[in-house]
Amino acid sequence: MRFELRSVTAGYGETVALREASLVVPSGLVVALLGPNGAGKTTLLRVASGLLAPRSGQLLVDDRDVTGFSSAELTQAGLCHVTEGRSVFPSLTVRENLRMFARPGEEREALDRAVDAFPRLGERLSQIAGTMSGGEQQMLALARAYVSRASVVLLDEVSMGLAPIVVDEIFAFLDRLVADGSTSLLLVEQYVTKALAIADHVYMLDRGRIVFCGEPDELDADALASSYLGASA
Ligand SMILES: Nc1ncnc2c1ncn2[C@@H]1O[C@H](COP(=O)(O)OP(=O)(O)OP(=O)(O)O)[C@@H](O)[C@H]1O
Repeated sequence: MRFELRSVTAGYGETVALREASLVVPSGLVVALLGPNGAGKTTLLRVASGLLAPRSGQLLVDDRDVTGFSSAELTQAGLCHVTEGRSVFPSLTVRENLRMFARPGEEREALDRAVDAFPRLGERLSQIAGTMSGGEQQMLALARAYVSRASVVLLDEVSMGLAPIVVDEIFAFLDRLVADGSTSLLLVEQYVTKALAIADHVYMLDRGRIVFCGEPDELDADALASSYLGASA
């Protein structure tokens, strides 16, 4: 599934956080979205998943205009948005969460697939999700993208605040998620080097505008470093 934002402007009250931003997530590819703090990365993902209505511009799924679709309708169309906020049902068990994420009739298979991708979840199927560690909850949130067979997965800083070993597990999972070519990713990530290593295309946002679009090896290392002063790679 090809996903596109075309000349999108969006914001909050007086604040314009995104200005005529255009971005394409081609079918089966990984797109990294970079930019300094406050550049508008989260805003772009919120518009992409229907959480924030654009003031102008269009959202397209396989060239079909889906502007104005609710987040539920975009989920139905194949989008899955995973945020740093660990989007799981905290009072349900891991097993119940996975069943909720599965497509109807695929509950059993969904459980097996999730456990295969994240063995740690398999050890905790009966645990209440809200009592798991941050890393485990994030794995469960990511498993949602996998078991729901989403076509486009939007990932907002999913490795934020996690231990390095968990971050490695998450990146190994992302490799797996895109391996068969049926899923594409739009990735906002503080681990820029890791993100660029799996990205096919990269966009850079600065103060709400797309200032670079190309392949990772075309990125000017100095520009990258100066826009990410202090960020860990
Ligand atoms: N709910 C809100 N109300 C008002 N302004 C907001 C809101 N959310 C974000 N903004 C503003 O919109 C701009 C873009 O914010 P956004 O969170 O999209 O940036 P970001 O690139 O994701 O930043 P970071 O890397 O720090 O997470 C910022 O100036 C921010 O202060």
